[in-house]
Amino acid sequence: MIEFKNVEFSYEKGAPILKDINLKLGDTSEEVIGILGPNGAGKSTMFLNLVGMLKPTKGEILVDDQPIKYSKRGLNELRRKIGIVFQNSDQQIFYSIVQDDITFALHNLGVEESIIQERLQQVLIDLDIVKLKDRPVQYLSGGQKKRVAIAGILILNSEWILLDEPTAGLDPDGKQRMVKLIALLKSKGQKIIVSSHDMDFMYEVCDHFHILQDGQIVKSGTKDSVFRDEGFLKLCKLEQPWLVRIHEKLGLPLFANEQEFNQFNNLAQTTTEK
Ligand SMILES: Nc1ncnc2c1ncn2[C@@H]1O[C@H](COP(=O)(O)OP(=O)(O)OP(=O)(O)O)[C@@H](O)[C@H]1O
Repeated sequence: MIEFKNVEFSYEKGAPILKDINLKLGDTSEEVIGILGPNGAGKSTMFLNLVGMLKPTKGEILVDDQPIKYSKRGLNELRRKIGIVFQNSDQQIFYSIVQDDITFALHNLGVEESIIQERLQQVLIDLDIVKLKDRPVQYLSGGQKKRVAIAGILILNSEWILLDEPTAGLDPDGKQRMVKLIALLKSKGQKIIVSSHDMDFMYEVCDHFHILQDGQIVKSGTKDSVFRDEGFLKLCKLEQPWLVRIHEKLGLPLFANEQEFNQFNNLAQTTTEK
């Protein structure tokens, strides 16, 4: 469980970017958590505070009931629990060959080579980058680099993964791959927090949401409570997902997932047949 307690953060004195954030993340019903917010709302700043790269100017962040410790040892422990994939993949790719880059952190930790190779094979398959294994990173496309960056975090087997704007710069195929990847990770029990203002994508992949507006959490909840109020979303400089707009237009309930839709559809068919 992650808890933000009265967290404030300022880059410059007297100009807080995060303002009194109180949040609990990781209830059992929350598998993929979405942080929604327009450009500049403070999403990346929040993530950087969560992984200890920035320290709250007020308040504290607790992980499994323990306040984050900012000593070298404390941060190493935190890194084992929470991994972050940055918006810009170049920020976290350091080695020139794909497999070297993915495995370097495990090599640094002194993990046994057979375990490294086993985990490497798994992430290469999960990310669909088996064929890229020996390729130089500099010749990869943006979408391929993104998958390599994610592989380098996934291989660490951390309990939480933070994905900061994971669809930024991706084409429709890249976005669809990201949707499938998140579904795969979710099915494996990976805890994920995603930040984005790509509302259609977030609607598809997340099941619990927090809206961050101008450094404050202004709304939290499930699809039904967060996406229905178009006026409120507009005030937050966010768009209603197109699927929600269609539902509203047709007067249909908002289905949280395919399973709920199928149940509704079966019921409707049974009623028509009668
Ligand atoms: N290193 C920094 N120094 C000073 N101000 C910063 C720094 N990094 C970010 N900011 C400011 O903090 C505010 C929040 O930025 P942040 O990147 O956290 O927002 P975001 O919601 O992630 O936006 P985006 O969707 O554009 O990535 C912005 O006004 C930004 O200009």
